[in-house]
Amino acid sequence: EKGDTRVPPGLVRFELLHEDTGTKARRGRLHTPHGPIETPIFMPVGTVGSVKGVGPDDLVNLDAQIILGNTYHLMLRPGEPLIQEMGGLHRFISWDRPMLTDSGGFQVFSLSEKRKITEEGAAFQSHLDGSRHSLSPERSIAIQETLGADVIMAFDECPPSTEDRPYLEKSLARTTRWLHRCVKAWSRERSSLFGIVQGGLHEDLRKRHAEEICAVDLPGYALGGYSVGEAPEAMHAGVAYSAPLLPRDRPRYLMGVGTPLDLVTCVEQGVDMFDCVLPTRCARNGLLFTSEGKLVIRNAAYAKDPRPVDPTCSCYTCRTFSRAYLRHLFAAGEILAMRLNTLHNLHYFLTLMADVRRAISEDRFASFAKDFRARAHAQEA
Ligand SMILES: CO[C@@H]1O[C@H](CNc2nc3cc4c(=O)[nH]c(N)nc4cc3[nH]2)[C@@H](O)[C@H]1O
Ligand SMILES: [Zn+2]
Repeated sequence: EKGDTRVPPGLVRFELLHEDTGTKARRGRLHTPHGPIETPIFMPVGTVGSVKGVGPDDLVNLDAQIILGNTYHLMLRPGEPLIQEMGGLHRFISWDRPMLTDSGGFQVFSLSEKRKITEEGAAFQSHLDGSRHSLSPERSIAIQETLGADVIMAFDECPPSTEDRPYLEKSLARTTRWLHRCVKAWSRERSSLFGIVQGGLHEDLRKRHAEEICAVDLPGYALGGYSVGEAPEAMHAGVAYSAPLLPRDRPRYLMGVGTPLDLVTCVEQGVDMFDCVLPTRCARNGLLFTSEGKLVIRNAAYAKDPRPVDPTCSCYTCRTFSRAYLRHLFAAGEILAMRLNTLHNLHYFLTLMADVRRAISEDRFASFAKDFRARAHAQEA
């Protein structure tokens, strides 16, 4: 039995501002207790309570509106009891804008050792020290509400993409049962629970699971099970089919996605929210995103290059430093290289989404997406 699932006031509320004419893109505003989020939005990932290499002041300067935290990482270190004692996650990390936490299921399977999944939940050993832990729908919701994120995610299983259909069908049914347990455990006080739809690349399973998950009235819904190694075209086709299955008047969140081309393409399919480690992780590996394509800063060609990473970019890194200097820092393993590269890549992703929002508002997103895709393909060629 599902119990009362009406979304009480005071939680996040999605305002659909404009629907594009030529595509399924939407412009929206997600009202949260920590302020509004303009959608479509890219959310920087702050796995253990920090977006690696930059501080909350940098994120505010970059106009990041919401960042992500991870239940799996934070429960292992420093542990949610300590964060609770320090006043909750926002206070602990000095971030007073919106936050979203993932529920831990995905990370259990992508990071921990010796994990075992049962109807109850997941038992696993920490990738840090091998200590034993467990997560269940109830425990994941309790931890996330203790952390105090504005948006919390249902505890789901993201089935390995190598699993066969029978396994997938059993997993979907269990994830649906787990969602009902999450709803029961959810206090509906400060955090808003989003459901997660699975189904791999099978359209019939996506449709069935979307019906089951969206039968529960929630403030928002996510597409899980993508960006797990499938080909980009397969992910784009899957999202094109699955995104419109989610309610029109609720935010649609595509988890773990993606490249700049993924973002533009999936906005076109009707997705409103994205998160990905790409800009921050690539920055630390010296891979920089520019309007002319990707730039590998350690390339010898840049040894005496006085130009900024991207002459069209207005970020601090591009306004202040040359490619030659950034290459030197990276080669020397300087900590400053991490910071400057991350500032630039986050600026690129966040500015791209600001351009996307403007194009939708001005009803020219179809041509924006077409031009962006043409340029991206020309650069890949
Ligand atoms: C391919 O890059 C790797 O993969 C991650 C991005 N891809 C991704 N797919 C996800 C799916 C889910 C899901 O189904 N459920 C829940 N709860 N969270 C999820 C989080 C996800 N993140 C990066 O972290 C990177 O390591
Ligand atoms: Zn820049």
